[in-house]
Amino acid sequence: MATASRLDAPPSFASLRAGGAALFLDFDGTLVEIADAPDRIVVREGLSMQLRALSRQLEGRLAVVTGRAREDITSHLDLSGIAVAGSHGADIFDATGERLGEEAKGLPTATLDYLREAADRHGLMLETKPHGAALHYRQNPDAEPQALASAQEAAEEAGMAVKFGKCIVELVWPGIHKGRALATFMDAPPFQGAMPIFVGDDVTDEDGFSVASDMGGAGILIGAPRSSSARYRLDGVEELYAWLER
Ligand SMILES: O=P(O)(O)OC[C@H]1O[C@H](O[C@H]2O[C@H](CO)[C@@H](O)[C@H](O)[C@H]2O)[C@H](O)[C@@H](O)[C@@H]1O
Repeated sequence: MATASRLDAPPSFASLRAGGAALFLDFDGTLVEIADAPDRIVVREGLSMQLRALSRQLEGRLAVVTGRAREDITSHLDLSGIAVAGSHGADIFDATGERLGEEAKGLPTATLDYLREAADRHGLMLETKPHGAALHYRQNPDAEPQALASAQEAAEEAGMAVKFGKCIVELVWPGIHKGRALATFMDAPPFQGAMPIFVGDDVTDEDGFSVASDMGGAGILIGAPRSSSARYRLDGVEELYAWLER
């Protein structure tokens, strides 16, 4: 992992595009600012059209790779004609809407019941997804230890893995991560042979940064300096939009 001080500003987007880059964009904390709750985000006006224009500039080599369920992200953005991976890469679709790879399993009923009960008991918000679930503690930060312990216990029981994020802990099936989503896209046209650039803000984006780097590309961390597998950094969401214009 690079240390914070070694994260430089990325080369201009125009130069990366001219060099045949493929762009993988995270959503929360990258394309939209973090909000109090998942449904309170403010999506920039015209973002869907902007993403479609970006995709055209990149000859289709653009994908949104998010921890949100695909059904959730598409309630905020019109992603028709754009490749998307939902649920941290458990649910991958190309730009024509065709599924890539196997459909991941859903959550066992007993696990969901356990998480519901834990959310009620500790004042947490439960977000269910077709391929996992998340406990949010942004509204009740003191309950972080209970959220982590409940998720860990539920995951162990179900044979699932735990992911940590910004005031959130999530259950996913083992092997599901954003780097896997990136590699799946890179395996087929129009991504094949391109230089992958993964842009994200959170710990779950580190897998995307690492795999992008292994495949000859790089990661761009959005936000304050920290230890990261990304090679580059931009200060925040607004700086990302400014970079995309250059
Ligand atoms: O991979 P991402 O697209 O960054 O999604 C990560 C998680 O984002 C959402 O939760 C986060 O954003 C919320 C709205 O800003 C915020 O309230 C919460 O504290 C954050 O953790 C989303 O709800 C999750 O499903 C995603 O996994």
